[in-house]
Amino acid sequence: MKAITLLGSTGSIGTQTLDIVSEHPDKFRIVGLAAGRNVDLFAAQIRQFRPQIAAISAAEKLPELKEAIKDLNPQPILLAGEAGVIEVARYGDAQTVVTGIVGCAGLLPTIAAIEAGKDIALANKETLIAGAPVVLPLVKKHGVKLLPADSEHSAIFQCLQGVPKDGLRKILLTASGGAFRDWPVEKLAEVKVADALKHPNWSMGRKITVDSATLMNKGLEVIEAHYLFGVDYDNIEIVIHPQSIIHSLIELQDTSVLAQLGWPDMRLPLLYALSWPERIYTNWERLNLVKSGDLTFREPDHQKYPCMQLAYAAGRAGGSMPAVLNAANEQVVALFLEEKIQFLDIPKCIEFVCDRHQHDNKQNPSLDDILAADKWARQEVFTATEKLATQPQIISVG
Ligand SMILES: NC(=O)c1ccc[n+]([C@@H]2O[C@H](COP(=O)([O-])OP(=O)(O)OC[C@H]3O[C@@H](n4cnc5c(N)ncnc54)[C@H](OP(=O)(O)O)[C@@H]3O)[C@@H](O)[C@H]2O)c1
Ligand SMILES: C[C@](O)(CO)[C@H](O)COP(=O)(O)O
Ligand SMILES: [Mn+2]
Repeated sequence: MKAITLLGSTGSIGTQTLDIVSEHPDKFRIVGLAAGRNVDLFAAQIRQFRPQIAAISAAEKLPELKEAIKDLNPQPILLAGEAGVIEVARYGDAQTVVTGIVGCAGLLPTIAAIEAGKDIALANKETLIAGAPVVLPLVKKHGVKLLPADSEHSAIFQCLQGVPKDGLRKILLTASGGAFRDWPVEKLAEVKVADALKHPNWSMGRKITVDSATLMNKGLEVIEAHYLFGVDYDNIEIVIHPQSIIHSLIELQDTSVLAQLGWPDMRLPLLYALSWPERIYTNWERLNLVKSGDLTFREPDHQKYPCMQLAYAAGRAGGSMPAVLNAANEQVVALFLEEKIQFLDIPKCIEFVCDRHQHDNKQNPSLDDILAADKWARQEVFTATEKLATQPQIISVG
């Protein structure tokens, strides 16, 4: 039985992971849980899965959480704040930590888990995009596994099983095209938050759903693939595949192409990150290619979606630039979700911030360098929004 700690248990990734644990109580058990601020759901999860340790990031919610589970016996170790989440990440005999926290908030807990010798089922892509210069050496030093849970990177990982190291030529990342894939570009000026949250194929958290709509999610995934699989940016391509049935493909040196297919259901990549190298029987709906209909493909539109090229440029720049891109994106998406900026301002602000980091980009950054770059980028977004308000021509993307 595999012992698991789950970070971000109350979110989309977290609840789907707990669905898997519920379905396979003979295969998985929960050691620790961590959440942000959803006390009611978190209390219910603690009651159901009885972790040894639990932490809620929002410290002010701890009294409410204690009250909600005061009848449990035995009581879990209950902690709060970022330090509490980090303690959960490193705690006990968990073999695998599932990283379902959204954003770079997942970086320090993930590092703690790695340093405690735990394998990582990586859903939180921001951790790797921002922190790879520190995370990857730690993974190697501590001899832990970094198992992709993101659907595309799971597909690539699945296709790579049995492929010799020098056998891989290209990675083909599929993209649904997001909420506006069928909107004319001139209509993007009218986008509302509710429009951006209507993903055509997947049900996910708010931030990643907006990232799918800007195609920044795919840009981030290009960087994620580079770090996970060591492939040059010139050999990572994006293809729009509206049906999200093919979850990505690899092209081999002999031109053979391998793909992984399935319904758009995150439980499958999550399950494989937990069961690898084994395969576990499920009674989930099997793929029916006749029922799934036509599988179509088209080129990505880089004029309509500049975020992809911003991500390629940041990835190629390396150093602390991916951390700056990621933090700027997290900040502008938060402002967009608060209706403080427009959808089309998102790439403009990100480009402004990345341009301002070029001369300060630190190669081989330390953890402190990455955290400083993250903090600086979030602040610099506000400089960008001020420029947008007063001198919109200053910022032009594409
Ligand atoms: N959703 C997907 O299908 C999917 C697919 C691939 C990759 N991912 C990646 O997985 C990660 C999570 O995505 P999601 O869609 O599950 O997001 P989500 O639904 O917004 O859930 C985020 C989770 O993180 C928790 N959280 C937020 N800030 C925290 C903090 N400072 N400390 C501890 N916990 C915190 C939230 O807690 P509360 O809700 O209690 O506040 C929630 O449990 C992201 O990095 C995303 O890119 C998601
Ligand atoms: C589910 C998913 O893996 C989240 O990263 C997928 O990538 C989302 O779809 P899209 O292709 O980015 O729109
Ligand atoms: Mn993905």
